[in-house]
Amino acid sequence: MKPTVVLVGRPNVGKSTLFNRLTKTRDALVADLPGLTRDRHYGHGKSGSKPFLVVDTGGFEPLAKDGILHEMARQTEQAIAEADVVIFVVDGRQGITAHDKDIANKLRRLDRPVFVAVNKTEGMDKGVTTADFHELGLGEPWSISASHGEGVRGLVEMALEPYPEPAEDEEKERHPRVAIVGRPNVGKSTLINALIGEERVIAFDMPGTTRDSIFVDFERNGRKYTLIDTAGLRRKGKVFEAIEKFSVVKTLQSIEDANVVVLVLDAQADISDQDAHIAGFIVESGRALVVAINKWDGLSSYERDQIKNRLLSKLKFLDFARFHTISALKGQGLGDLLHSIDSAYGAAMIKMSTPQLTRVLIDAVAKQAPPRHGLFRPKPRYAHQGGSNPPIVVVHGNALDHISDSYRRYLERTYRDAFKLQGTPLRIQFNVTRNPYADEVPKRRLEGKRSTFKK
Ligand SMILES: Nc1nc2c(ncn2[C@@H]2O[C@H](COP(=O)(O)OP(=O)(O)OP(=O)(O)O)[C@@H](O)[C@H]2O)c(=O)[nH]1
Ligand SMILES: Nc1nc2c(ncn2[C@@H]2O[C@H](COP(=O)(O)OP(=O)(O)OP(=O)(O)O)[C@@H](O)[C@H]2O)c(=O)[nH]1
Repeated sequence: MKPTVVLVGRPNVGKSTLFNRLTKTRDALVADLPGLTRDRHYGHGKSGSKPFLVVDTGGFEPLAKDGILHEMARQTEQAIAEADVVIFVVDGRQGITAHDKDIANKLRRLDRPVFVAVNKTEGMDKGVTTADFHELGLGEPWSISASHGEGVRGLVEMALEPYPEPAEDEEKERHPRVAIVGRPNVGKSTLINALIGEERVIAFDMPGTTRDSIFVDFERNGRKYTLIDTAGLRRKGKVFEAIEKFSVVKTLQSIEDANVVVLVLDAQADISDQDAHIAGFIVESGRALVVAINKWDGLSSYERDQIKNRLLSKLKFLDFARFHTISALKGQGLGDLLHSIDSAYGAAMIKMSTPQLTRVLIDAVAKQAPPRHGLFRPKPRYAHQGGSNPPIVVVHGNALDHISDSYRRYLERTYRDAFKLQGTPLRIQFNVTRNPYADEVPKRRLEGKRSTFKK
């Protein structure tokens, strides 16, 4: 399971700047889709080959008893309770403040590692800037500059040192690992119970993790599935006991652990921001997806039509997935749902050979060549598969950094149709290593133009 790094600190010390720096590599991979809601407080980072989750907290007011500040503090406490590592950001230019000391008092009582990041120290003497902050009693302070990227990599490497490199377990299992996610009260537990019912075979703690992530195997119609039971992902802290029933971190972790995610929506309630945020997390993760519109029982056909239209228009960015209407309570629609889980899993794990991918590419280019960009004419030549879950198609050729977004989408659609990839996102990457000959043509053309000016 991915470790979770939580950023805390008083306002204006640079938490958002640090968050952006930690998460930006992953961000670049995900296209902005119309309607997609991004939650800027949760993100994915990578340190070497180790992936991690980052949570930015709004602010920390340990003394506020009510109002918005209290609410923010409550959310921060929740995030800290779920943290594996806390990074406490302070302002190296301003020096230590009373507020910093309050936060430190609280953090010192935590039963997990806390790193003090002394920010905004670019161009300053490291020894001098950090000296002050030893007083916080949280170990050796780290001097960083979030905006210049100084010291950040080392800090994160240090913070994640106890966590193992991710295991290559892709090939081991031949059946889908499924996460059932959704906001509170949509019917997740009811669905889980309907699926595993009496067939609850084994529940075990995954070895090597500090948390109890519960994986439950079950069989339906002769097919095996492993369900990630998010209720098992709850953990108590010594200081911050109050863990909410719904947790974004828990949701993110179960999405990451899954091959296929079932997003459960409540047909009898409107789509909320929370639904849209969860949907956004799934798209960013690249996991395969099946949407289950639950509580379909007891609705008139007029209501059903209305709901379907509304959902489809609000969740357009999920159009790569199949939508199912179900009733978890009455056990209706579950067979079809499982069927879509199987096919989404198959699509996510597909193996596409280089000749197959290249043939599709060449046909696509013959039908519609990428538009010229200024002096550059992008020329895709061949493609290979760069990964699974989500499938990644890596396209090679010349001047591919000049391919437009709409042409990328054209290729995506073409590959999706050719390989019948329903239920999984598909990523197209362009290999942009420079070919020395690729620049030759534009250069000569430039010279040609210059000579006409001379006349
Ligand atoms: N000089 C310098 N300025 C920085 C650095 N990191 C952040 N800042 C600036 O500090 C200010 C606050 O940064 P934010 O990232 O918004 O701080 P925050 O802690 O998220 O603030 P809140 O959202 O209020 O909690 C901005 O003006 C940043 O440009 C840094 O490494 N060096
Ligand atoms: N009418 C109807 N009610 C349902 C259906 N599925 C669940 N419910 C009801 O919705 C309520 C919430 O169901 P839960 O399964 O506890 O929902 P949950 O998503 O697990 O909720 P949290 O544990 O709060 O995250 C319960 O009262 C269920 O009986 C359904 O298909 N139809």
